[in-house]
Amino acid sequence: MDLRRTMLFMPGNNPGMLQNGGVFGADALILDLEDAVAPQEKDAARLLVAQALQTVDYATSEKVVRINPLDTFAAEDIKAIVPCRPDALLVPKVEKPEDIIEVVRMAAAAEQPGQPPVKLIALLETPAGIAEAYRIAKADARVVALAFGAEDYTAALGAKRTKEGTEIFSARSIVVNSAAAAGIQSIDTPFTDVNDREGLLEDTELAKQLGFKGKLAINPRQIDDIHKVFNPTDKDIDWAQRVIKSIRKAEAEGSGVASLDGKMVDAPIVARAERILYLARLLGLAKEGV
Ligand SMILES: CC(C)(COP(=O)(O)OP(=O)(O)OC[C@H]1O[C@@H](n2cnc3c(N)ncnc32)[C@H](O)[C@@H]1OP(=O)(O)O)[C@@H](O)C(=O)NCCC(=O)NCCSC(=O)C[C@@](O)(CC(=O)O)C(=O)O
Ligand SMILES: [Mg+2]
Repeated sequence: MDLRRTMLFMPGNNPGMLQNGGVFGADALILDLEDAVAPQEKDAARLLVAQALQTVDYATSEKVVRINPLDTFAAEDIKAIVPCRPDALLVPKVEKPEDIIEVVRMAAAAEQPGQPPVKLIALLETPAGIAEAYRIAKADARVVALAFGAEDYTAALGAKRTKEGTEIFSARSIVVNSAAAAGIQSIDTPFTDVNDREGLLEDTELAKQLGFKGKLAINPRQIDDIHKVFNPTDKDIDWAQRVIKSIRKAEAEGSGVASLDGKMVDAPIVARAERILYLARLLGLAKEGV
């Protein structure tokens, strides 16, 4: 499984930001050709992003390019960008499975012989996209995650955007549930006030609580705080280890249910503990014996 706790947007027309992306430690970097780039700069940004993909060392970060929507410059973007071997494309304003199928067709045509298939992440940010979330998630095996964009979504709804996010609660839940049902990841909307650290932590906690596996970011200062929320704590790891020990003991005694600190431990609790330990191992946080 690829870690996507953080996916940092970098405007595709900003050479300085594109150049420095490798030093931030984000799990993924999104080189943006869509909303961060003004219409008159689209051609120049496409060239810059293609060059960055081929020349900049992005260390261990996944290289993702946000293309433009299908009804604008997606075809030009895919043709120029896919041969430069991004790991994935972030496809904005996806509204139906056919949108994904169309991107797959164009991406496959642009791939060079021997090139691994480019993955797709569908950005759901319209009411139609949310209504079709599960079918979009299942549209093609290249789709590895659903991401949620709250600013475009609430603008389309005509809803008032609030810090608490009441207006996006059901859409967030639909995205998480649809992705989980399709066996792929869900990535939450960015927190747009880069100076409100406390707000970012609260919003990320809420996203994690809802089941998101990561969060879009717009500024490098947001990365460590988002990682902190998604990383298992020492307390989580200790609990998970004790869960596994207790269930192993119960199983040895012929039972599928154990008790830990007065609470029942059964299959779903064990699955949660295993996920924590898996993440801890992946992040190098596991203690000896994990
Ligand atoms: C927010 C702000 C202006 C703050 O500026 P500030 O100047 O206060 O930042 P500072 O922290 O002071 O910068 C300190 C140093 O970090 C460098 N630095 C900053 N940001 C960096 C970065 N991202 N990548 C690399 N480097 C970076 C900077 O160059 C400086 O470097 P240096 O000069 O060398 O010291 C800036 O971050 C920024 O532009 N972010 C990207 C915004 C963007 O991409 N938006 C579009 C994508 S979202 C979207 O589309 C979502 C959605 O789809 C979803 C929906 O629908 O809801 C939609 O539609 O909304
Ligand atoms: Mg958007």
